[in-house]
Amino acid sequence: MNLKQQQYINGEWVDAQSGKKRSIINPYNQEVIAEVPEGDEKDARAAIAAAREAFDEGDWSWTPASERGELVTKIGHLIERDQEELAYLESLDTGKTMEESRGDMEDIAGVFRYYGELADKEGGELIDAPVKDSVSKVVREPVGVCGQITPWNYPLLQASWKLAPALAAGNTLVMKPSEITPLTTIKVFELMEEVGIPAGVVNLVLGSGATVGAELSSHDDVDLISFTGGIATGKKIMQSASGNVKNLALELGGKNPNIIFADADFETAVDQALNGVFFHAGQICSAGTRLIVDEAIHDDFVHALVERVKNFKLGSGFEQDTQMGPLISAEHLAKVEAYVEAGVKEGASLVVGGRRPEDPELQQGFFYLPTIFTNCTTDMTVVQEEGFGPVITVEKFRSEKEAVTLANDSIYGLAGGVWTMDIAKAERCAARMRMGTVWINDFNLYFPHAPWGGFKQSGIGRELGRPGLEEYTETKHIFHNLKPEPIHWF
Ligand SMILES: NC(=O)c1ccc[n+]([C@@H]2O[C@H](COP(=O)([O-])OP(=O)(O)OC[C@H]3O[C@@H](n4cnc5c(N)ncnc54)[C@H](O)[C@@H]3O)[C@@H](O)[C@H]2O)c1
Ligand SMILES: C[N+](C)(C)CC=O
Repeated sequence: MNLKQQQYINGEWVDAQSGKKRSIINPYNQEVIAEVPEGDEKDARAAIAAAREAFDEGDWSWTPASERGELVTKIGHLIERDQEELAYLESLDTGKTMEESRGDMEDIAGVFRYYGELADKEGGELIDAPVKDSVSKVVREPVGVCGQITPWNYPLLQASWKLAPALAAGNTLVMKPSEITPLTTIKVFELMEEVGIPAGVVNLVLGSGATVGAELSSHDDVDLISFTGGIATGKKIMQSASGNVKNLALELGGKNPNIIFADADFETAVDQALNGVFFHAGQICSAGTRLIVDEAIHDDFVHALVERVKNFKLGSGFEQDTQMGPLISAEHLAKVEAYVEAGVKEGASLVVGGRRPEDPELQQGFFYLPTIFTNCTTDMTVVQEEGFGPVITVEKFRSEKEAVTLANDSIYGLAGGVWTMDIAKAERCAARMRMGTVWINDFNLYFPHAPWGGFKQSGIGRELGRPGLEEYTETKHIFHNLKPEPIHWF
């Protein structure tokens, strides 16, 4: 493999100080695909010190935003140049199909281009102060040293949403990718070195959440922590970040409702409902795993879903006709199995799937069949908790009000969809759905220009769009009295 299997700290490629290594496993066949350093708190502290020095003593945050933007844009160009290699590494590491990985790489290049171009467009503003002979200006400055922690399901995509705006805004950073899927993140650090990001500005530490992640989220020299992952980890990070009152951005999970009205375009809604869940085997924060279907079409809709699901082709992400790859790990497969068992125990009707496939070719991988539950109610675990696997739950509704009430009955508020030909009804529902993103007659679409993030326990803050850059800035007001005089109060 043409990849530096090392950490990147202060402009140097290094092993873990302990010398320990971790094997990276292909989820399709459990083969070892790489051996990478298993960093720990010591490596994290070295990286934080490098990022601190680069921020406090270096030129990066004082470099004109247009120059920083050019470098960020160049990273995007190199991602385009190396798209095939990056997509290969992503599919090898996560099991997703090459088609999905190629799509991710196009999105990622677009994110770097977007923030590269935005870097010098947020120069601040003059305020018309209510004070004679004064200048009052609001400027945006980098936050400082950023800790960035990413999950395994979209390794490089989630990293790009953090790296590109942090750099464009003039911060320095330490990134920790998921310990099980570090390969494309390592590659992008090679690309950042190639474009000439100065030493110490970007640092990569590999290792577990309990060691490296915990150090990043608690260390006093880290000014901001940006985390994408599960709610339980997010809550821990929030607590550790309170020590020095870090800026905090949390992108957490979802159990996302997809409302299908009887007047929706039936074929399109069926097709996109399947895509909204089974893409990447349901391992997507915004997967539309909670279908809420109009009673009038419920039975036909479920029938159409089941007929399609039966023909899904599971297999290697490198085979042309594969539609769904494996789950990420044995541990995650066991979680999905337990989740489905809970659904059965709680009385949901299992209409398809609910087990591992029997195909001999799939026995070495962490595969699980696409699964559909009907007769679901809001009190069930499978309706309330994120399963992060290829599992749909279907609930029925009788009125618009009931559909929205069901959709909002959740601790999550990441994303949701509504399908109808009635424009006013669609807008009413979208306005009442308590989620960071609502799609009307679409699902799971995201792009760099529009903010992404969650209501309720799905998170704090936004990535992408202008808000995604603002996360990485502090706002400063500078007031200049042009005619200072004594006040004679004291
Ligand atoms: N909202 C979004 O945009 C979004 C996007 C992708 C994934 N997700 C969510 O991510 C979750 C799946 O990812 P996961 O299983 O990797 O999540 P996770 O919370 O287990 O791990 C995410 C990252 O946090 C690290 N970590 C674990 N414990 C830590 C600790 N105590 N301190 C600091 N860091 C720690 C892990 O090593 C990993 O790098 C799902 O819940 C999914 O919905 C959300
Ligand atoms: C944010 N997204 C949809 C790219 C990946 C969520 O897991």
